Amino acid sequence: MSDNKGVRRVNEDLARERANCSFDVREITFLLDGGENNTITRKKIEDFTLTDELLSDKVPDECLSPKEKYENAVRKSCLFGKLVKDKLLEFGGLETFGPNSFVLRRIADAFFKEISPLLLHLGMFVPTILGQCTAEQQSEWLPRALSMQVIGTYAQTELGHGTFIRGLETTATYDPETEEFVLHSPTLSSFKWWAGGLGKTVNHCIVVAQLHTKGQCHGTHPFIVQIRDLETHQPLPGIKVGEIGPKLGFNTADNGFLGFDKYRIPRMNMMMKNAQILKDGTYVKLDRHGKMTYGTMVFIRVMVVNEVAFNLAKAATIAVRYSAVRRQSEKKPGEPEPQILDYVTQQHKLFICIATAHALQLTSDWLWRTFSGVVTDIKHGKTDSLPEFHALSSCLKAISTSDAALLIEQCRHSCGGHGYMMSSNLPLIYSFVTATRTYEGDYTVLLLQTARFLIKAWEQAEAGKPLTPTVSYLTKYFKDGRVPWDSTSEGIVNAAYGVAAGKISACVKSIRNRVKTGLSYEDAWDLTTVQLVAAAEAHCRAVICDVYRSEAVRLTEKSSPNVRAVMRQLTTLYLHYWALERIGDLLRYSAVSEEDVVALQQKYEELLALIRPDAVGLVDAFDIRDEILNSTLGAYDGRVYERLMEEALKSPLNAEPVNRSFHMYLKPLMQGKL
Ligand SMILES: CCCCC/C=C\C/C=C\C/C=C\C/C=C\C/C=C/C=C/C(=O)SCCNC(=O)CCNC(=O)[C@H](O)C(C)(C)COP(=O)(O)OP(=O)(O)OC[C@H]1O[C@@H](n2cnc3c(N)ncnc32)[C@H](O)[C@@H]1OP(=O)(O)O
Ligand SMILES: Cc1cc2nc3c(=O)[nH]c(=O)nc-3n(C[C@H](O)[C@H](O)[C@H](O)COP(=O)(O)OP(=O)(O)OC[C@H]3O[C@@H](n4cnc5c(N)ncnc54)[C@H](O)[C@@H]3O)c2cc1C
Repeated sequence: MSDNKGVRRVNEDLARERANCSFDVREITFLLDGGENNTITRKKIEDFTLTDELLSDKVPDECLSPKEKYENAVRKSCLFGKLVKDKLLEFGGLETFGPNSFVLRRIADAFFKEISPLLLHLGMFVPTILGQCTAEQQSEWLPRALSMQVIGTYAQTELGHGTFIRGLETTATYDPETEEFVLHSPTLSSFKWWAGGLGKTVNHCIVVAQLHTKGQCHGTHPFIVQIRDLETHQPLPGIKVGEIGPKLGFNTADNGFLGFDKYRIPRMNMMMKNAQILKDGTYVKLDRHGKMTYGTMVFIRVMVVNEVAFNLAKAATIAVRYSAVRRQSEKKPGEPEPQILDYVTQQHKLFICIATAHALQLTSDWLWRTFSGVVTDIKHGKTDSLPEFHALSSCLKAISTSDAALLIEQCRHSCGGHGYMMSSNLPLIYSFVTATRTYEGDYTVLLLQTARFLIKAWEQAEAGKPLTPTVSYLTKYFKDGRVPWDSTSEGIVNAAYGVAAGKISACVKSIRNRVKTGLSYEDAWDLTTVQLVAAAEAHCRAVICDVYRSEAVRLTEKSSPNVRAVMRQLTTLYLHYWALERIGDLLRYSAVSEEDVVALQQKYEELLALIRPDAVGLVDAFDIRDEILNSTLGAYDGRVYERLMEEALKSPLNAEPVNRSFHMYLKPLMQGKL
């Protein structure tokens, strides 16, 4: 596949797809990056970071032992950290952690096929210092953390409790005599469990513990705790720390356990922005809202939406390019084998992945802007927007992670056997994304948090009180009766809100009927939770549909007609896909007729055909470099079979023609001498 100058040629099918694409790919890249200037900056950063030879592993990571994998990940993390420190800060100092942090995140994937043991340091330790420390504490910890003298993680979850934070058992008891806190793990179930980087890498961590002072418990609070010696890296006396062992994914993240035996830390190591302990042990609460110490979790939930959108874009790029290269079976006897992308069922599997990646990215951008507004409000002492934002970020985190994980697995299915190869990168992308459904708040638990807010909002609507923006639709659909059906995009979004309102109303009725039978409110709630999760899902789906549709229209106002057309096709496809997926709900809560359902299906199939010629262009527009995709099936040039063979030959088992186990076991077995 090389021409006579040694330049590798692009697979002919892929080249033809690109030639036939109806739009200028760069235009959509600019839209997704938030403008041409952002694309230029991203590409500049990628160009000077991704040329490094440290990117090429002679032996694929997945062929290494767990210990070697970890060591390689630490090596690369340090080189990556140095790169960030030395070079990337030129792109705006601390700002690098602002606008360009998504670029950093993308580049990190070229360094680590799995996870960096330092992810939690940059992803949670530093943000928690920013969010939970006083200015004075920040000036002490931030420079040390950013220069990587102090390397930290976030240790909240324990063996016995992850979801129920109020049930955490680790204690931090204040001793006014020495002005110290005494950290203690009273039981096995109180051992910290899961924190990334804790096992072997970090020397500090943020520990969430029950604060006791003057004989009273004041609930969970965060503390900065040094756990290892800065010179020798040995665990300090009173600290029991280790790694938790192999997992479905995250295998280079050295997730760890941690226990304390009456371990002492200075008073000022309590993160004191939201609550303080005075020298004499007096507790001073500064958080008027009450849940401000949960701030880091909210921040990460916001980040995760973008994270899974990007990972879905990677999986879609791999699967669509592969489907343009792969030929299989025949449509009519004797005809040449078609590209598998020409099977309508394949289009059904894949185009929703492209549309969902767009939907989640645009929703994530919108969520980030909303979050910035909430942060500004909090800075001015206003916390009124927090309940709505908690409800919104909880459901968007739950639905985006769940959708992305399912669709990434669908991408793997769509690549047949080769999708099962580690070298396709689809298994690693999946194992990473499926964890996002659990960490930072389990799917069901977070949807039930949203449901709590929705039920309250419904009661407010009943009482004629004003509603906050994301639930204002409840006023419109408050009266019983089916939502009128209209098959335009706007009509489908309205129907989605109508379904959500109908489901919330049904939950309210169920809870009230159960209470009427003599049950407590808590028991009635508990018996209704299946419906409550479905109602929160419907609410979230309506929000995503609404934001995706309106943001896509807004973003493409000045686009070329062809870009506008293909972006419109994708949003319409997304809306039709979900209308058909939730057709039972629409039949129950809207005036959709059987003929409308037939028309929805027909339109959906027409959209698949319309998008087909642009499919490769659409994934090219994600503009994910080969070093970041890390995939034999998804590389830009489409040399799928060559890459599969090249990677197979790197397997350590191929280093010698005969493995010693032949002489040790197989031969004796064959000769009846075992
Ligand atoms: C190499 C580096 C590259 C560069 C990297 C740069 C950047 C990368 C950044 C990000 C990358 C993205 C991802 C990677 C990051 C990390 C990876 C992995 C790590 C994972 C870490 C973790 O998982 S940390 C542990 C997280 N744990 C949880 O999420 C626990 C979930 N549980 C809870 O949140 C709560 O316990 C609860 C919400 C379920 C219930 O809380 P509880 O106190 O019991 O409350 P109640 O149910 O009683 O409710 C009381 C009221 O409080 C309201 N409320 C609850 N939470 C909040 C909140 N957060 N904000 C506001 N309000 C809240 C609740 O609604 C109730 O209100 P009402 O009474 O009015 O109804
Ligand atoms: C890869 C990975 C990395 C992680 N990294 C970190 C880290 O760095 N730091 C850290 O502190 N933690 C970390 N965690 C822990 C993570 O935050 C928790 O696992 C997560 O919050 C879920 O809590 P849990 O494990 O206690 O699950 P559980 O709460 O025990 O959930 C088990 C089941 O019970 C259900 N359930 C629980 N409560 C309720 C309820 N009230 N109503 C209905 N159903 C319920 C859940 O839906 C789920 O089906 C990590 C986890 C993973 C998988």
